[in-house]
Amino acid sequence: MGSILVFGASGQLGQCLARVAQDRNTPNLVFLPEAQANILNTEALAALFAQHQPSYCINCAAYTAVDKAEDELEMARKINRDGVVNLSKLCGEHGTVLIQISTDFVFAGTGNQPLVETDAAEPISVYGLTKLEGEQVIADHTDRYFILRTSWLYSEFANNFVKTMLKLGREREELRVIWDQVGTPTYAIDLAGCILTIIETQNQQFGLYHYSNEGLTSWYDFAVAIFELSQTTVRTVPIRTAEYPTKATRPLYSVMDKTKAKTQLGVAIPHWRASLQECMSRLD
Ligand SMILES: NC(=O)C1=CN([C@@H]2O[C@H](COP(=O)(O)OP(=O)(O)OC[C@H]3O[C@@H](n4cnc5c(N)ncnc54)[C@H](OP(=O)(O)O)[C@@H]3O)[C@@H](O)[C@H]2O)C=CC1
Ligand SMILES: Cc1cn([C@H]2C[C@H](O)[C@@H](COP(=O)(O)OP(=O)(O)O[C@H]3O[C@@H](C)C(=O)[C@@H](O)[C@H]3O)O2)c(=O)[nH]c1=O
Repeated sequence: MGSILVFGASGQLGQCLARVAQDRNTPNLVFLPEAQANILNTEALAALFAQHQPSYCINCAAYTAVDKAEDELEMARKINRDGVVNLSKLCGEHGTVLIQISTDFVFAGTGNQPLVETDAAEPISVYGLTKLEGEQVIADHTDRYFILRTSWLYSEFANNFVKTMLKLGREREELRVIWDQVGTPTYAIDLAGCILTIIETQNQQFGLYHYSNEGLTSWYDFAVAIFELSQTTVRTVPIRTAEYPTKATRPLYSVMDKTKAKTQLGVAIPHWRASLQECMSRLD
């Protein structure tokens, strides 16, 4: 197999990929942080593809500041849509398989049934909209792609809800956390494992997939589980979305059905609580 280019390598998922690849002895990964490979710099990207002739391109680069994006549509769109155009074009030209990561925030979240890949995506935030646009541009340039929609990513790396809760739990006596937004946390290490499985098995069942951990929860219940596992004593108060105003509107229900990933990608998916426990043991 040729090389595997990883864009956005210094972000959360990029770092998880590095750890899992090391654990599994996966060869040929080339980790490219933004400073080395900006996905908006078409000349630099073309040179990288010419140099490496990659078999796979994993795009972990994204604009992920959900609230900030409401004021920065142009920048979010550049990174989340135009950056994906740049990578898809080169993948098409070089016969490279593109693995793009997307989000549950492409959904409006007004339903109450687990979402499947064919359900209508109707984003309610700038971040969700630009990530959906990024999904939609790919097929214009290549048909050899996987889009993995995931949700509520956390890990021992970079910034995420688990690390924020642990920090605030140490600093404050009371935390107010939303309980009417329901979804599924995903340990980014598990997602990294899924990505490497696609590559190792040379899976050719291209297309759109949902991937999160199993089960569902609210941000409040997730916070309570984090505090239980870390034995943090902090009063945790369930509040409704309206009591926690944010710039961006978030989906109220974004639980995704993973049947397609489990059957066509052949991945076993752990329950969110088991994976949270695993992550917490690594944070100690
Ligand atoms: N985090 C989450 O909860 C979820 C994330 N996702 C998706 O998963 C993927 C990975 O997310 P995650 O690792 O958590 O996000 P991070 O924000 O941790 O990582 C994104 C990385 O992309 C880099 N980046 C930004 N702009 C560019 C650019 N122009 N060229 C190259 N690199 C760039 C960032 O660099 P810098 O930090 O220097 O800006 C950062 O290192 C993304 O596609 C995201 O949309 C999906 C669902 C949930
Ligand atoms: C810090 C905090 C957050 N919250 C709420 C706000 C929000 O609804 C929820 C999560 O907040 P965060 O800002 O940590 O997470 P947020 O940036 O909304 O997370 C999203 O990120 C993008 C990138 C995705 O793709 C999504 O899948 C999702 O993971 O918790 C509280 O209720 N109380 C608190 O003290």
